[in-house]
Amino acid sequence: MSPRRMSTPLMPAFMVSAPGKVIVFGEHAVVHGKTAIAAAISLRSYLHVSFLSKSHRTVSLRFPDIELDHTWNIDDLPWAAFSAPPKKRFYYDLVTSLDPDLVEAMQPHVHEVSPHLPEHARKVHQNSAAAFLYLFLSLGSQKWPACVYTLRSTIPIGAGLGSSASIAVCLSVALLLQIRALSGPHPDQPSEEAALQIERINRWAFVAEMCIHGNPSGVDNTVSSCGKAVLFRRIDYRKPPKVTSLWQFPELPLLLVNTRQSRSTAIEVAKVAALKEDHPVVTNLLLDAINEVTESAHRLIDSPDFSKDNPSQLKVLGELITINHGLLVSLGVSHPKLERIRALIDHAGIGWTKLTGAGGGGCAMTILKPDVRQVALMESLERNLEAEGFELFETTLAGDGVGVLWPAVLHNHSGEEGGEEIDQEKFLNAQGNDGIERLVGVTSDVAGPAREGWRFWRP
Ligand SMILES: Nc1ncnc2c1ncn2[C@@H]1O[C@H](COP(=O)(O)OP(=O)(O)OP(=O)(O)O)[C@@H](O)[C@H]1O
Ligand SMILES: C[C@@](O)(CCO)CC(=O)[O-]
Repeated sequence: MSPRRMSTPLMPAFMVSAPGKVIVFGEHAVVHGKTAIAAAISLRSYLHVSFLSKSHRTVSLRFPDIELDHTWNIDDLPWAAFSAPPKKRFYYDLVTSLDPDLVEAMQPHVHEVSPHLPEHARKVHQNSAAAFLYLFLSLGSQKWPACVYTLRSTIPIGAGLGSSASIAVCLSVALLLQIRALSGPHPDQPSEEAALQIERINRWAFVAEMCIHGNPSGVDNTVSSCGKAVLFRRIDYRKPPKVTSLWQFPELPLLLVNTRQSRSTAIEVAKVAALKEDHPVVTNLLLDAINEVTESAHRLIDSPDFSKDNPSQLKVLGELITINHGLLVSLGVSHPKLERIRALIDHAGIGWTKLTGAGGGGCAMTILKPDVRQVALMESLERNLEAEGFELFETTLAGDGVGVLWPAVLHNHSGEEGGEEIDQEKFLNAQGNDGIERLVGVTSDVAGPAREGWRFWRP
């Protein structure tokens, strides 16, 4: 197969979007080859791609959530060594590890990003820049048109809700669309073709995740690409993971509480690896136990008579959530703030709680008991949680995966003929999460149907 033709400059702006996620069962164990269940949430990242005239030779990242604004000269980037075999990578390749030579060649261009910021902020900027550059240099070429990538997200960063995976998916789909390596999405697309497109996006999103996390399992980018919920297992990192879509996943009411304690997924994953090194037998038993919890939950959800409205079945699911959290505590990835949230929620007796994602801070998720979904009790709990500085999110589980808005025009009742063109400034000026949702959100309200214009690959 030959490399794809570049898109022409000055094409209209377009947008892509991908959801965040919760890991319902199996985080950390999944890094060690065990099974996990993850579901997409309604919080999402949105990436706007706009084109500059032919006289420009630059590519810019405008990521205001992290205050990153950086421009590279396309011709200064290290194309030569990676544009021809054996180093050239194609959109259809399965890349399962980073090429150390490319990582090294990128370094000067990553290090020029925000060099004067304190270390933590610099790392956040440089991680995002590295994820972009790796994909750009792998999929693009020196003939790339000058463009600006503007990203905004409603997903809190470093909270265990897959913010990095959702931006990895956005970058992957945007670049693959630009090299015309994707067909669709269109409504009558055959299921297998849609699945193939999602897999292609997911493979490159995994590469971007590797640039941010080092050793990700791939579960976050997989559920962000596919949407809904997935059963995920990756035993051999040289092969694609085993992914089963869980269409029957129950739409349970979910309470998400953010500790606002920032942490890095890479560090939490490394903690578990160190524990396994120091205590191999015990750690493996804990990881196996988590696997058994996940498999039990899957058997329960998958059984033909399962109903989220059956209190005894919901109780079993809830107990598995509680056990999973206990095992994560034993792995050393909880945090006093997560334990405080759990204590407050347990005291109110409203549901079953576990940390979700990497832990060490981030978010706790609670599946609510059916008999206590009372407004007064919930309001008092919410007040207590907020009084201690925690942040609450209402989210809908199991929404759409990666989406495309091409061109970036929406029918927003703006009165503009043919729809409202979403330009970079409008997108940057949208106020807060609500403003982003109102301007470009994939659903007309959070739980509503997909807004006209946005298209999704739906296998
Ligand atoms: N809105 C955003 N804008 C730019 N970069 C982002 C954004 N959100 C996430 N990132 C990138 O992803 C990194 C966060 O990854 P991290 O794994 O620590 O958090 P997370 O993905 O939210 O959590 P988890 O992996 O546990 O679900 C940031 O350091 C940054 O590089
Ligand atoms: C902690 C972890 O299992 C989930 C992070 O959301 C890491 C991973 O799977 O890459």
